[in-house]
Amino acid sequence: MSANIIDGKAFALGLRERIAAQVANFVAAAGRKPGLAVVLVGEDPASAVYVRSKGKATVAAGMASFEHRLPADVAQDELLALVDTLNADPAVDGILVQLPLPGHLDELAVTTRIDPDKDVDGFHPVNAGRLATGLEGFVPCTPLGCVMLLKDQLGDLTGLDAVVIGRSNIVGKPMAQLLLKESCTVTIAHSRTRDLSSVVKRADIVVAAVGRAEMVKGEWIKPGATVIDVGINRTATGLVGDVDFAGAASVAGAITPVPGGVGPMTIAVLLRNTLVSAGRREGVAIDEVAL
Ligand SMILES: Nc1nc(=O)c2c([nH]1)NC[C@@H]1CN(c3ccc(C(=O)N[C@@H](CCC(=O)O)C(=O)O)cc3)C=[N+]21
Repeated sequence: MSANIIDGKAFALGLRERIAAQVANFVAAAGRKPGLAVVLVGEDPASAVYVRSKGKATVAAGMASFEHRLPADVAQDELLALVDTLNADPAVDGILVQLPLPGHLDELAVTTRIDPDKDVDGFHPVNAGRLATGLEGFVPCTPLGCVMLLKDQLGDLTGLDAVVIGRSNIVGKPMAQLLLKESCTVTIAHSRTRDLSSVVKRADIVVAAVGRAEMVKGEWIKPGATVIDVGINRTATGLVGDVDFAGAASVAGAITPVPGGVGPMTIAVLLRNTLVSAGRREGVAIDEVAL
């Protein structure tokens, strides 16, 4: 058996086209573009690449992109003051502070300073609480993109056994909440899980978000399962995910590649969240079902 390779790049491009169409409607109704502000602290080359591609995708969708670059040694107060300015700016619908921040800065203090209603990353504890309790808010981009790929692949997810490997606040925990909302039976596995291979073997859906290159082996996968690989690990041989792709692809029903799987979805969903924010702030209806 050979798995269907889930083309996240193509799906993300389609989503970006649907977003662009609704951005045009928003501009006609509100008389301004949706605006996304991205803050980059320091000069980490990988972060700079992500920030550049976010800015390009934002403009390509017809939105306004505001980039703010601060030196690596910026004081915490100065960064918080910039967040305050963006919170108060009516042209800004979404604020993203690129993580990780340099060690002297308090990520939680920065994340919680962002207005929850402009928090298009969905990292604010208010948005985590809204997701957990079923209230309207913002959902982190990567897990939401994963669910979109899963529903496109499988249709209704009701009753499926889903195993999420990883318990981070930005992927593992919100991923589990979203799968629960889709009526999956959800298990969260992590570094202290006993007999991980047996836990994974039960799963119809495996989401790997551990940050360890190729740690999920092909023999762990139930034949026909759907495998979503959130990992992006830079190795000597290039970019690899958290899943042994060749091994897993020989048993899975479907699998996301790295690159070209989950990564492009993260940026597309960021644009989606920014459009949704703009619609809420201006009272302009956004057809979220069509996105
Ligand atoms: N506040 C905040 N929000 C984020 O969403 C956020 C962040 N900080 N810090 C860094 C991570 C990482 N991230 C990615 C986005 C796109 C790709 C992506 O498009 N990847 C492509 C290309 C990969 C490559 O060639 O490097 C792919 O997987 O095909 C990957 C990773 C967003 N992040």
